[in-house]
Amino acid sequence: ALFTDPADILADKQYHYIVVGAGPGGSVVASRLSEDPQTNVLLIEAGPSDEGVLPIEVPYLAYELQPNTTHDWNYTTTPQTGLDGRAVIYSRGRVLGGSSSINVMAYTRSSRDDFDRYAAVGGDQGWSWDAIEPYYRKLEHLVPPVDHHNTSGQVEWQIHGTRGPLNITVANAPFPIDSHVVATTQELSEEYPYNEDMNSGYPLGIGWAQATYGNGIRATASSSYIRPVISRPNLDVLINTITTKILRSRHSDEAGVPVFSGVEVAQSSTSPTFAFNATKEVVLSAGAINTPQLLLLSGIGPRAHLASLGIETVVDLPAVGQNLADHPRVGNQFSVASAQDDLGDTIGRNSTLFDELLQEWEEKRQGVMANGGTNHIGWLRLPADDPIWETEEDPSAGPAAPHYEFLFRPAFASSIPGTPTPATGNFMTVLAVLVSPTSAGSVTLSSASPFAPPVIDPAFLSTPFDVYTMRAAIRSAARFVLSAQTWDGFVTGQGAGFADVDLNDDAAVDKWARAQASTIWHPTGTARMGGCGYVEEGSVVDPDLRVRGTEGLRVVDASVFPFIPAAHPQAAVYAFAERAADLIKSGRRFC
Ligand SMILES: Cc1cc2nc3c(=O)[nH]c(=O)nc-3n(C[C@H](O)[C@H](O)[C@H](O)COP(=O)(O)OP(=O)(O)OC[C@H]3O[C@@H](n4cnc5c(N)ncnc54)[C@H](O)[C@@H]3O)c2cc1C
Repeated sequence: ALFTDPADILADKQYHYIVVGAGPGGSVVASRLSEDPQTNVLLIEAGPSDEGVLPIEVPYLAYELQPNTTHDWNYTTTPQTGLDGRAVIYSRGRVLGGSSSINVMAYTRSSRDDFDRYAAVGGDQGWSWDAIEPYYRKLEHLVPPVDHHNTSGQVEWQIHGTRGPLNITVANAPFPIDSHVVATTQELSEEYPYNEDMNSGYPLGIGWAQATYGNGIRATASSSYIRPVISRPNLDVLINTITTKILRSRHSDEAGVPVFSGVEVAQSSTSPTFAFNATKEVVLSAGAINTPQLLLLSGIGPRAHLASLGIETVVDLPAVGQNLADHPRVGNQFSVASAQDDLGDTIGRNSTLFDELLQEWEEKRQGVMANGGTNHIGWLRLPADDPIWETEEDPSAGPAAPHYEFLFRPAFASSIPGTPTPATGNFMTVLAVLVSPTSAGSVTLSSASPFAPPVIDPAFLSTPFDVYTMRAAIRSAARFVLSAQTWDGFVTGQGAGFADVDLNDDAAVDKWARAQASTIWHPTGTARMGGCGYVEEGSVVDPDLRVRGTEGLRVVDASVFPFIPAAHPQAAVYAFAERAADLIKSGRRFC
């Protein structure tokens, strides 16, 4: 059942599991655990219901969901030294479905090497690509695009699941740039090879994007895992309610380890608090920003930081909130000769056209509104003989993993939220994203109040490798568009703010990167997984995702990745959560 007020839940209600946060991590766990009718589950979400919210349903309207909306936590980072002291708007979903309800829907599974490195770090082959790949098939429902075009050569159907809860599909509305992107992969095939399906474990190259929508409607952790099962008598979903603390039971276990067995919640800083009890476990799935915040508020984290805020240390775990990794992105614009080839700005500048397209979506669930904003994605590596390797070790997970990414947009797109589209001119954009960053940031508390925003420092572009690779990625984006003949006459040159950047001048490219970089919303690593004996090396959870030094407490969300996936991470979070649910059900103790 759905509850909007904790006062409506009977005070003596017994739960086996309490799951905090209804994003991909928490929704999968709550849904799978409640498959057993004997298991009572409470899922607590800070935000409201996602039901009936038009921009959540209409794929093309994804960019209306952030920043500064009621479905966003509306965070901001600390001033970033690597970005000339600029603070960055830092959106996180605050709604049923979590960030999957406000994200831009790219569905990318990561490389085989990413998962094999997780398995190596955890010492548990269960996190390897070969072991996780069946979970991808289990969670996916690959559906045909709504325009029924022939998808051969665009997606490998046989490597995907077709019966899982989460709809995914390939782009279902053609963009004017599509044929040129594909033609470039033929013309410059050595540097930019075509990849028929980037979700095979081998993502390198350029290919058609897959995304979390289907039949014209966005698919989220809520629409796929929670709403279809919300009538289960053993699943309670409590929305509009913030978990303020994880509660310790009065007794430690026989070995003196603190036992966590419940949560404290409140609807606002002025409303009454309530406590709920879990007889088996509390599962934290509040995401890579709020999970470490909750651990710290509950006395689990670096002792000195906790002491500075007057919080009693229950478990001294130095890595809580550390190792924040994220992917910085820079939008690089190009001028396009013809207005009709600038699809996004044509729609943005013509409200009649916008209304017609929305009506087409309302009537038929088809057309541009049934599509996301990106039809092609590229995953690329610095060359093997790049001079950077004389001074730097390769931070990627292995030869199948990329260092940087391209996202192609048929519009003016800025990486600085809120930047207005120029009043005149026609554009396309190649976003360059650094997906193998070595910068490591942190999430800490600003106050002992659970209602105060945490201090978020992703430390963007703070290492020589990151600055170098972002520079290489921006130059590569320009090479893709300006050196392939297919774009002759279509593109007239660098455009908008990017027009003034002298690509031959390292300092000029770096200046552009530092001025334009912002998050592509992929924070991970703040409660990272380590192997059985690795506490001293700075992990927070063990290979079962149990919080070290505690009983009854687990983390299942993007915080646990020991290294940031070199991909858009939602797919990996869904897959990790599917396996975590099996681990919880089995009661396994790996260490
Ligand atoms: C704007 C945006 C665009 C993105 N685009 C993509 C994309 O295209 N492709 C992709 O793969 N990934 C994308 N991502 C990232 C992806 O959505 C996340 O990696 C993924 O959702 C993480 O899942 P999670 O379960 O770890 O956390 P989240 O999805 O963030 O869910 C955490 C949930 O916990 C709730 N919560 C937090 N604190 C509390 C508390 N104290 N009490 C109760 N509830 C709480 C939150 O409100 C939220 O609902 C994007 C993210 C954003 C914000």
